[in-house]
Amino acid sequence: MAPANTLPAWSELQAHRDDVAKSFVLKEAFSSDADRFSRFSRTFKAAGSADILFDFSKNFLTNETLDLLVKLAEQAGVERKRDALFRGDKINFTENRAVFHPALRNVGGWDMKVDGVDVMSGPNGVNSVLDHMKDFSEKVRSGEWTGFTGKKLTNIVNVGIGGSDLGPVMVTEALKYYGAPDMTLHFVSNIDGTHMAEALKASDPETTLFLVASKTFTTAETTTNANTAKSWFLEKTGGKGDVAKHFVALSTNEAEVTKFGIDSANMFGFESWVGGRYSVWSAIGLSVALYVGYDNFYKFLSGAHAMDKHFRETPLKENIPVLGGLLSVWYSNFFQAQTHLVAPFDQYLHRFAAYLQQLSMESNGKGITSDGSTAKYTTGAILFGEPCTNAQHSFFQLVHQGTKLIPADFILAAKSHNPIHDNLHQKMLASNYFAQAEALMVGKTDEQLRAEGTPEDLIPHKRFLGNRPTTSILVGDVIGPAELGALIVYYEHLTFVEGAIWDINSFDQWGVELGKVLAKKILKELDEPGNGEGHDVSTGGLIGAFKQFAKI
Ligand SMILES: O=P(O)(O)OC[C@H]1O[C@@](O)(CO)[C@@H](O)[C@@H]1O
Repeated sequence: MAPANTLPAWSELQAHRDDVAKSFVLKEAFSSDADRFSRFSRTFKAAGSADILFDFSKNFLTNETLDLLVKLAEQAGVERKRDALFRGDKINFTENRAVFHPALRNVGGWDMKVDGVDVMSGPNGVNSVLDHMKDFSEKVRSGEWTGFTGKKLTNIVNVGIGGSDLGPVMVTEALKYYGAPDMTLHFVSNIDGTHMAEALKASDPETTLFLVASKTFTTAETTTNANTAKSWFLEKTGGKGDVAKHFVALSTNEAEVTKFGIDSANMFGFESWVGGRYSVWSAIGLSVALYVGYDNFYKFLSGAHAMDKHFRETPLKENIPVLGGLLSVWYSNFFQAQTHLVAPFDQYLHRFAAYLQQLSMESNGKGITSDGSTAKYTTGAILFGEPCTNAQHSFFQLVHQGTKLIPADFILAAKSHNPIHDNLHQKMLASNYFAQAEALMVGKTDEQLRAEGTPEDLIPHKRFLGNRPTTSILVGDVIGPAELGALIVYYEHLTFVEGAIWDINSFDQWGVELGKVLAKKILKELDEPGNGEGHDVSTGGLIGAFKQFAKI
């Protein structure tokens, strides 16, 4: 595939950008085009999910921009690459793997094969694992599956990191409203002993179920944390605790699971074509099914599948994830935006940006194109975010009056799960959602400031230049399992579109390896005599100081 900047549409967009950048003013675009909102909005509709309105109209978009961006997608082969993903081709070409997470939520009965083998059926197929998850989660929730002393397991400790943590955390938080009232969840990911210590402090071994979540089952943090948990459990139960009743594994690696001491009957498997950051739909999502119940987990999968269907079948210009991805490229490569802000106006989504950070930056934080050459253009943006309205009292100063262009996505559910105080809170939340996007667009002029009596010397400081783009996502009801599934998959496929245009491999993650290897080497040094010899003087000096301070 030709590098993106060699495609004809890229040069046309460059020329177009110069025009847009010189003269395009968002608020003027609205005053001159009464249809702008309808022209640049798209509504996602699917059975079993509320409508989701995606308002792209407050972006630097003209009809010509949209046409040229769609042309870029065509020339970059976005549709061809998308079809390859859904066909099970080995598009993760550095690991020679398919990228088949849509199969995990294939509730629509699509024919999905890898190497000619149906991945849905068979003893280790997707549907068999889902049946196992259903059976197990229902037994735990009903008390049929108990601990070694016969007590119901109501304290769940998920031990995993990265995609084996961020998805389960984000989804169980987002769907807390549906969570079992008698169930407590702990997510232990960090190797920092504090993480496990705090969880164990709050746990009773008789009522605790440990989920050891690790695709590879070789991740140092997770295997160490899991072994610590197992030692704690056996010690606390005087060796009487039955590991088989209190530990299950979520992994692709049966050999390592068995070596750890978990029976394969208590393993929920998945395949290597599931990327960690794309795995919450798999066995990794067991904590979700345990917490909100399998029926809600299935709805979550269904909403995700509906967005897959939209992405797979919708023409580019109407294709919502495609439009989101094209806007990312437009701002990154033609306006030099370095970041992407995702601010949900929803407290249940308080870990949504953290989840998207791995999805986006572990996928597209790459600088090498498919032919092995160095990309001649910028690729993955720095995704960040916090829920609003908190973010407004944290970093929105920079978003409004800083020197950086920060494309922002705002998300709101039209209805709250908690319409307290006669729904006053939801109305205030919504008013901020609308106001922030409007303020970023219209700004505040010197004339307006003067009319308010602002002293001349303060005017420059109180001026809002405005003309800052946002995408507003409005869910037509509460955000339930199906709507959450669809929202996540919107960002999964937006990320896919970015990578397809940049011609990078969005599905490997070699960048996480070097640090792991060096840490393993230094770990040994901490137990050996010496003060960091063999390192640069900074690393060596730090190791020496650490040993001194820690009296190692
Ligand atoms: O699930 P596991 O195999 O323990 O990997 C955990 C995480 O580690 C990585 O950094 C890969 O090493 C992420 O891609 C992954 O989600």
